[in-house]
Formats: sequence, structure tokens, C-alpha cells
Amino acid sequence: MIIEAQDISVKIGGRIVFEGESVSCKPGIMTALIGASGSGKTTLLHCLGLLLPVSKGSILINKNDVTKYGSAARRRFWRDHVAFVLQDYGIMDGESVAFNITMQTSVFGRRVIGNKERLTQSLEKTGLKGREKELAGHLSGGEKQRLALARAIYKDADILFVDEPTASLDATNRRKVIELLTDFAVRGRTVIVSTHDAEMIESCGILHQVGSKTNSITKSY
Ligand SMILES: Nc1ncnc2c1ncn2[C@@H]1O[C@H](COP(=O)(O)OP(=O)(O)OP(=O)(O)O)[C@@H](O)[C@H]1O
Repeated sequence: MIIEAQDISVKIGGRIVFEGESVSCKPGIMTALIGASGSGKTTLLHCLGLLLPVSKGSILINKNDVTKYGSAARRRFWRDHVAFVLQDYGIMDGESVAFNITMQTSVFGRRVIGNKERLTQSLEKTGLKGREKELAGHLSGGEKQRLALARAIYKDADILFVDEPTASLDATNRRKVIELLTDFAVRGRTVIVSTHDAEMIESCGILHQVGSKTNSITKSY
């Protein structure tokens, strides 16, 4: 799916966060939202994911203007097409690792259910195999970040919104996460990443400098 911001501005509490941002994020290619701390990378990511309303301009999904989507349409979009890996990870600390991935339990809530093969794959790919029964609250920050990614892998959504995916990871896990995100893109998904990480940026095909008023750069391979 193609996600586009067309000349959008965001004002929060009377303060302009950014003005006139335009970017086009395409399937099969990773988009990096880059820029100085406070430039508005997370804010722009949230606007593209319809988590935050824009003050001016439009958000387009596959060329359809969705700026005025109501809450039901937004929820449908999130449910059917999107996985988020955001800075607070969206992890439920009181639930098991496995539940945090599949988000499904049996009727009486005693047993985690879902697609076993996809669950195993997502645990393996994120290095969390063997930890499925642990409480998510017991995981470290970096492990929670990988758990959020495991949920995204399990869902295998069309669009992945990722905020600072490598921020609290060591070099090995950073590389692993970059590989996983690249794999999403290679399989035709739209991957949008807010990042400061040079290695992550290097792996992205579209670079958008937030707040610079310059056009995005599309790298040729
Ligand atoms: N809910 C909010 N209320 C008030 N100000 C906000 C809110 N969200 C963002 N801002 C402001 O918008 C600006 C951009 O924030 P944002 O988090 O998008 O920047 P960023 O480029 O992602 O920063 P960093 O690289 O440090 O994570 C900041 O000055 C921030 O204080």
C-alpha cells in the first residue's frame, strides 16, 4: 500500500511541530524519517499511521484521501492492514510473551491460541524462543522492543510503522532487527521507520528529512 503525506502541518497546543511535509512511502522499499531530535519524526510517523490528526494537508492511502476517516474506519485500517512498533512498545506487562504476540486466548482465557507455526516463527526470528510463557513485564527494554516486532511479524501486516527500532539494542540485535525489517519490505510490505541509526538509514531506499523542506531522496540500487 502507498501511504502519502501531502503538504501536511501539525500544530499541538498552539505550537507548530512542522509545516508543509510531503512524503510518499511505497511498498517493497523502506522509508526512513530522519532529522534532528525534536524535528517531528515521531509526530510524522503517527500522522502517517492515522494515530494523530493533521492540522493542514492530507494523508492518502493508495491515492484515497483518508484525512477525514472517522474512528471506525481508522480502527478497520489498523486491524486489517497495520502493525505498529512504537516507542512505548505497546506491551501488556501482565500478560505472557505468547499472548502479547497472538493477542488471542481460549474462551476462558487460560490458553494462548493462534497460529502455532507463525508464533514459533516470530519467536525464533526475534530471539525470544523458549520465553513464550514468561510475563512480558519481566523482559528488558530491548527484549520488549523485539517482542513488539514479534507481534508485527506474527500479524504480517501490509504496512509497518516503526519508531526508533534499534534505539535500545546491542550491535547484534540491531543488525537482526534491520534484517527483519528489510525482509518485510522485500516481501512487498510498506515499512516506515523513524530513526537516527546510520546503519538503519543505510538500509532504507527512501530518505525523508523531517523539517528540512527538501524532497525525499529515493536511492537507486
Ligand atoms: N503530545 C504532544 N504535546 C506537546 N508537544 C508535543 C507532543 N508530541 C510532540 N510534541 C512536540 O513536537 C516536537 C517533535 O516531537 P517528536 O517526538 O515528533 O520529535 P522527534 O524528531 O521524533 O524527536 P526524537 O528524535 O528526540 O525522538 C517536539 O518539540 C515535541 O515536544
